Amino acid sequence: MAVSQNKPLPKNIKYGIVLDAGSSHTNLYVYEWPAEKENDTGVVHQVEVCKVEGLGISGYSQDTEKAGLSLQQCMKRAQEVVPEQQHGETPVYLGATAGMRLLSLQNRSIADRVLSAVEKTLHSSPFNFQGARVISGQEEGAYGWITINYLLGNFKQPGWLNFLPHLRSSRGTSGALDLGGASTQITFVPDQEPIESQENSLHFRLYGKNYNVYTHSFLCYGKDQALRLKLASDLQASSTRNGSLLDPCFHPGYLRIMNISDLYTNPCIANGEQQLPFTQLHLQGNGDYQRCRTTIQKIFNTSHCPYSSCSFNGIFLPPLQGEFGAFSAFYFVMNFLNLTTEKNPVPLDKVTSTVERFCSRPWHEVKAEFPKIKEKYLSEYCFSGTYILSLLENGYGFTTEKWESIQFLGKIGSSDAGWTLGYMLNLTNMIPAEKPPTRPLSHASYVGLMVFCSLVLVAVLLLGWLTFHKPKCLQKGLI
Ligand SMILES: Nc1ccn([C@@H]2O[C@H](COP(=O)(O)OP(=O)(O)OP(=O)(O)O)[C@@H](O)[C@H]2O)c(=O)n1
Ligand SMILES: [Ca+2]
Repeated sequence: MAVSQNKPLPKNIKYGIVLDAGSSHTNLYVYEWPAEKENDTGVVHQVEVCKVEGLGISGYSQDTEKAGLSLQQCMKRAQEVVPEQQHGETPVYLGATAGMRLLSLQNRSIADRVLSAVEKTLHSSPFNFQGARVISGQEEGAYGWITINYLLGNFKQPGWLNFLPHLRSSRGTSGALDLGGASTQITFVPDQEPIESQENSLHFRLYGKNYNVYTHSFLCYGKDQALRLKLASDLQASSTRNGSLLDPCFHPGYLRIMNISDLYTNPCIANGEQQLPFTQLHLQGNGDYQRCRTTIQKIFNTSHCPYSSCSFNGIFLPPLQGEFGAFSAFYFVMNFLNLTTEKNPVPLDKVTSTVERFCSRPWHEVKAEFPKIKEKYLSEYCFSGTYILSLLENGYGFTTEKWESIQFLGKIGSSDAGWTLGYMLNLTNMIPAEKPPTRPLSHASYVGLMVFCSLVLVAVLLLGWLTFHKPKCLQKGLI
């Protein structure tokens, strides 16, 4: 057999693929890690993100086959990123979130058809397809929390801490705040124990440590659905006869026409379609932050709480604790408003005044300044900024002081903050319950420490000797 020379040894790298089928769009992520370090913490990182063109998969309820076809381009991209000889061993997972949760509630069989269509595409790829499913809000919260703490290195115990067992558990974790189009999640380790409601309580054992985690996912409180909730509530409160509505959450001069039937076609709007004398809604912006905040406030029901403390809608929320990482739309919006670049965190009063100023700007001026930003995104940053402030301040109780503990983050290193990495780490068993056995110190560190201790000892002895047996030449100055 001929031996081929000059060929570099193949790197021992493994790959994994996760598709995040969100309500507004789908992203495909490719992760890689060194095969021999699989169980270490912080070794998996993102090498590719591919944004699927078109709608989120739940948006193809009228033509379910298209949900599958829409993924083809990004699956091709993944085949270029992962070396061909490893395609067969590379797992692919698809997790769908709140858009599909809503579609399942609305029409189970259509939701199943959408999932079958995406399964068909993923099965026909050369990768090792592991399944496509709708993940629960609890899972979404939990995996987002695992992702950011894994990437921030919070599960890692520095080697030298092993000498000091009482310090080993002192390292904190960071809470996770995720804002999507259709749902929003809050997840953190509270001080208060036990967690008062079962459905908000998670228990993990990771790298030899126990974590009691609080999580809640608010379906319908992602930014797109929250806007619908607000519009439905505005409509109910108004006496418009022709469907014209002044909206303080849009810029002055902005006009949007919506079909009433589109507004009422999902389970978020509880009352269903009312008998309205018009079929279209004409929204006219007037860019008034304070009024916008007041109208948003109405979608948070704080009238009842069956626990010691609540966020809103009677949902348990323990006192906020520790640092928080806020990602996805929390980040997109704050980043657009330039509130993540300078000293982060930006104080709450500055965030408020920035949103207030932005909302009051005429639409034609905003459009001229940001011609490259999609109109759908751009027109909603005023609403979204105000919604984020309402949700965090009034919904969760982030006061001026607590606001400083929120870090808005898009990426950590090369990896996007989101639930996908945590999902893959869990499904590939890459997070061990127990700490992998490691030597407390490497040989080099051990030798270094010994040399350092010896030097300190010599210095102490020398000092002692000099103090008690001072040579005559040095005693002179003392007389
Ligand atoms: N540069 C961007 C990108 C997205 N968005 C908006 O941010 C929201 C949330 O986006 P994302 O976090 O991607 O939500 P999904 O994952 O699609 O929704 P969900 O998690 O609820 O299923 C959407 O309204 C989207 O229009 C934005 O304003 N600016
Ligand atoms: Ca999402």
